[in-house]
Amino acid sequence: MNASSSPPAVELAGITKRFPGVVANHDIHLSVHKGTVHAIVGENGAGKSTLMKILYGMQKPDEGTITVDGEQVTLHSPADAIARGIGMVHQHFMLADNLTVLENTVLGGESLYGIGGRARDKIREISDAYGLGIRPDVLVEDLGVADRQRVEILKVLYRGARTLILDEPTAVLVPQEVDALFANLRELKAEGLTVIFISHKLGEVLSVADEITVIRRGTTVASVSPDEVSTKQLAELMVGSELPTPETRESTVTDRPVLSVEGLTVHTHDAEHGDRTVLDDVGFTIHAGEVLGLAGVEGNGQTELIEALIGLKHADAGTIRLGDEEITGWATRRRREGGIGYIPEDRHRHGLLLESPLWENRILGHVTEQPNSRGYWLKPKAARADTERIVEEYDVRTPGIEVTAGSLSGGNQQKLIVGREMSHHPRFLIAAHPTRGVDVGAQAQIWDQIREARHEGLAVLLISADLDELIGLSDTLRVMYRGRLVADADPATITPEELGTAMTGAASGHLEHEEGDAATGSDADGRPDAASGAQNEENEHE
Ligand SMILES: Nc1ncnc2c1ncn2[C@@H]1O[C@H](COP(=O)(O)OP(=O)(O)OP(=O)(O)O)[C@@H](O)[C@H]1O
Repeated sequence: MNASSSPPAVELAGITKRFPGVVANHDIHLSVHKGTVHAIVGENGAGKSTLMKILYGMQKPDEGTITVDGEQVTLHSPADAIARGIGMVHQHFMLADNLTVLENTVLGGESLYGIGGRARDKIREISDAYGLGIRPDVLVEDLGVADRQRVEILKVLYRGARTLILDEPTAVLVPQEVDALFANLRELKAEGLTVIFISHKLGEVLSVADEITVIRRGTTVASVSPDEVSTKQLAELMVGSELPTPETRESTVTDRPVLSVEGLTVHTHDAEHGDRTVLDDVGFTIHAGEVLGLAGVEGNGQTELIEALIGLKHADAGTIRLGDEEITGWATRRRREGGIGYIPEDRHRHGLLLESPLWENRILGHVTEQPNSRGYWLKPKAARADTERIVEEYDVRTPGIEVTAGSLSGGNQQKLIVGREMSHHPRFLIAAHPTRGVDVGAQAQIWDQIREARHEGLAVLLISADLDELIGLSDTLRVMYRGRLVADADPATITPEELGTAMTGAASGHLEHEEGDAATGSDADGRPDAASGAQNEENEHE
């Protein structure tokens, strides 16, 4: 499969990149063979994104060379990289919802006028060649997450990419969608294309990669083939030491309600869709010591539920109670002060001030609850000291607390937010994708922190696209579909595949684990499985 006689698709030699106080990449060597899937793994802050940004022309290396198809190149911009056949699919999709696939694909490239027919044919051709199943004239807003990702891949292929860089492509996909994506990657490979992908999900890496490069603290420490290593060995190569064994599950659920929601209904109105009910008669209770996990394909009301709970969205009907108090009409600040912690879905928009130093981010959203605070006066000294503590305790990799939050790697930004929210010992924690982009070691640590806080009575609403996390951390599981809670499941018995199927609206009521096979079915009113791009590909996972 390795086209060993031809030059590597991409070769990086002696790449070094420094930022103030940090050597993000130090003498990195990476050779990616044509027609292979090459995974890059490493702890948060190891330097993976920096390396990929260098390869995509977004950043200039201080030292080192880049060779593409045997020719040494200098990449000044992504346009240069694209001209050399290197494309990148970012983790956050960059699609205009109100435009069609065709319009999104040609956007920023050639003019739409006069080439519509040609572009349309080319999209169909690419889609057929790689089994993407994307039609040119559908609106992006009508597509589920997995299809949007395929549109991003298609866009990159349309621009002539022969090497595709995918940044954590499976973070937002349910298991069936991951299988479908991997089938697409295999098609690309079969056609001689090359895929480089960054991932923290080591099981997936082993199932799809031909070669794996491990980066630790800015340097390449190993290049291994998947049949040489287990996920545990891979994690240990990343970390450089043995991993701790995770805490075993132990129920801490009490009968003391902390958060009670009844009949919660939220309508939205916008010019495009008119009136819509985005949360429909939602009710649940979370007790002290309980983690309630909410499964759902993105866009089924989870965001609106979080916003209604934290006070960013007005409830049109229903009540929210925190302990003995009804908080439905309370402003966000009052809810925060009342003991609600919030790990937001979008850490850049709602979690951090990217231009501000870490210690200012420490008090973001908690000005009245600063360490040693009285009122609204900033207490920089106490905030700085407490930020040092969080950096230490949560292993936030940073040259110091004066650097901006925006300069931290994604996983380290997440650790800072989790540390900040847990520091206030909330009664109720809204945890949206708490370990998104976080490496395996840090994930285990965050899980332990949440489990430990449960012992002290913390109630948690956990929303996560990572079904292993939902199943592993939750005491109770509910499934959200089209703004309603449609099903519940026992995390001790349900499988990720069964949960993934229920999330597409294919099951309701109490989900029973079926021995040997994943639950299947169709929507109550016979609708096709529109929310996912799941295909019945052979499951090659272990
Ligand atoms: N623009 C920047 N300015 C300053 N420091 C930066 C910048 N970009 C990255 N760094 C630093 O370089 C190091 C490597 O970061 P990078 O984002 O490459 O890590 P990563 O391996 O992709 O991590 P993650 O898994 O968390 O995404 C980190 O210490 C980070 O703080």
